[in-house]
Amino acid sequence: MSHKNPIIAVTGSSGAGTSTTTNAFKHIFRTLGIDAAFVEGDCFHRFSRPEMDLAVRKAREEGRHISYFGPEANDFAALESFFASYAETGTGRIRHYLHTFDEAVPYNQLPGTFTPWQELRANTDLLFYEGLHGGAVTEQQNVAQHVDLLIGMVPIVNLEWIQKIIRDTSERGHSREAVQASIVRSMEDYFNHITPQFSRTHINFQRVPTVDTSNPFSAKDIPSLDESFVVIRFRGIKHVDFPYYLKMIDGSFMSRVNTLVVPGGKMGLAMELILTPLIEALMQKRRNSQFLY
Ligand SMILES: Nc1ncnc2c1ncn2[C@@H]1O[C@H](COP(=O)(O)OP(=O)(O)OP(=O)(O)O)[C@@H](O)[C@H]1O
Ligand SMILES: O=C(CO)[C@H](O)[C@H](O)COP(=O)(O)O
Repeated sequence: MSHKNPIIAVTGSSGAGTSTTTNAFKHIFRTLGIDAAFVEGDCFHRFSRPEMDLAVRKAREEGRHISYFGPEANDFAALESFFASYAETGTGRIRHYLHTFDEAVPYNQLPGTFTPWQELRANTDLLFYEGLHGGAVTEQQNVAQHVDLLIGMVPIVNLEWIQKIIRDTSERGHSREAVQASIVRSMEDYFNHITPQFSRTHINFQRVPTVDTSNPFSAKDIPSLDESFVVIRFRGIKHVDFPYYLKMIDGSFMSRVNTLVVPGGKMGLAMELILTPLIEALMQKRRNSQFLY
């Protein structure tokens, strides 16, 4: 953790909605006049799409599975040292993984490839990471230790699968069978490297649909925000102003002493009300630390 160069990470599985919720953060940064550097976790994948296809086939022949959730397909050491570098110096190197033709065409590249590594812009106020492993910890690496504010984005698993299947088939050119196979293949890494992160987060936002999602593999559309509640769980944050949130967010209630539930349509408002003061506090610590150095 660094008061000088704070890091905010939104962590979640593929299709959880980390990219979608980045917009809420962008809005808060704009309101507070914060110049944030953005990094997508996918840039720390080890393989391009053709290389990953090959690695998956090879692992299968050896009777193993590899998936985007685990350390074989992602360079946790590079992610950890990137966070350490940003925390220490406010700099580091990033690249982009280009998922779709729309993303790839401006770079004159193919989908499923990486852009070249490039230096982050200098003099940003904070780093905002969005991806799979912002709270990862293994025997060798500890990514989570560098993060000042760690947010989990966690739909219940049926909804997560619906979001992934519909997004990957409609936007990323994968077949339904291929997405289902990748969900199955990822399960062990999901248990070992994705879910444990949500016990290290400061806040989890868990979307729970109020429509039937019992067969996610036959779903035709993603339940909307108005067809959901969001369960918001706080950990290790002092002085959470629950009475204020309950007053400001129509239809909200508390289900446990550390858990607020809001109607799905109020998720954006809830994120702004909850996260704005926490981000302001990070900025205040940054200003204080600048006097010390
Ligand atoms: N709150 C939401 N309400 C409705 N749809 C949502 C919501 N959050 C995400 N989605 C939809 O779910 C799909 C996956 O979301 P998104 O692309 O943000 O996931 P992600 O976590 O960034 O995935 P990846 O890490 O694979 O890029 C998208 O189609 C998105 O529109
Ligand atoms: O979302 C993912 C991980 O977060 C993708 O599965 C990963 O980035 C690979 O992408 P693609 O399947 O488009 O090659």
